[in-house]
Amino acid sequence: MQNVFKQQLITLRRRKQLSQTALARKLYVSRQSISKWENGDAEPGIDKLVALAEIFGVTLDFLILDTEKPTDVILKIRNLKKAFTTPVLRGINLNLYGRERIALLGSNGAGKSTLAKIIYGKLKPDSGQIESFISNKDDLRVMPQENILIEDLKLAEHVQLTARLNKVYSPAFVTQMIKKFKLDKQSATSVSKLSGGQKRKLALLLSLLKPSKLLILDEPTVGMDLDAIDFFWNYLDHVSGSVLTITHDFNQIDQYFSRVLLLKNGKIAQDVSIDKIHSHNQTIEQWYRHFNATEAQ
Ligand SMILES: Nc1ncnc2c1ncn2[C@@H]1O[C@H](COP(=O)(O)OP(=O)(O)OP(=O)(O)O)[C@@H](O)[C@H]1O
Repeated sequence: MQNVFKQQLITLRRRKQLSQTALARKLYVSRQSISKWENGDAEPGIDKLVALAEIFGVTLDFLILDTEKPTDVILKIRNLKKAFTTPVLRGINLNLYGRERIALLGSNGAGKSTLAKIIYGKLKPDSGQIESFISNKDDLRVMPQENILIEDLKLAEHVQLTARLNKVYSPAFVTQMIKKFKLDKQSATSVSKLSGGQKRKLALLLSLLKPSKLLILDEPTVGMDLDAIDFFWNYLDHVSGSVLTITHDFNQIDQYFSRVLLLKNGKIAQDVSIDKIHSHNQTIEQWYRHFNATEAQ
């Protein structure tokens, strides 16, 4: 388990922004122990593994097993092509795995939303295959870029309706979620009267009512204020399934993501782990600027 565990430990600790010392304190061990675990020189006992899984909000399997083993593939995309007036996707090949945090990057018009829409079934590709190992109905949640809210409903009614449709309704749960998202003052406000940022928060809340194996977010924080953005990224950290996010919010990608995809000229030009980029002392923004500019046309 050692190689996988040490990598998971480093990734999860960084994502939580915990220093080795802070993590050691939580586990009642020395900082040197954490360092040894991360270097692969020693392994924690089962009690510490359980405590680590709890601290990071992940399962034991996730902590100690390779998530990229074939059984963990949730989606296989092969040679996917889509053209409108001109070709947009020219042959996308991609596997998505369980519990990944993926940032899908690319210039305006690169085809990110088109790819996302094909994955969640809103658009049909011209050719190519998507082999899905999850149920689109039960395991997939989406927060699209465009407003798909029902404008005539009041905010609380919308949450209740979606909770009922997802079979997770209870009055207490609905109230709690609205409060958590700091939308309680707008509970009785008609959706049509919400601000742009409040609508994005509501859309996010709706997409998170039920746990999913794959959550697709298309520019989720656009229009949100700074508090809402902070809340959003922290909340996302506690989502258990995989998250595929289209975002231009580079400050956050370094912190919350595990993998980055660069869509360019209709292909996945780069598919790299965040840790690999960091190990070259680069931020994601630096990496993106470099590869988005220099990838072959
Ligand atoms: N329904 C459509 N009909 C015609 N052209 C479309 C349609 N949807 C997207 N396109 C075109 O496909 C290309 C890719 O669009 P897409 O929205 O996927 O890009 P994107 O990478 O998500 O861009 P952005 O970062 O600006 O949101 C664009 O040139 C766009 O004009």
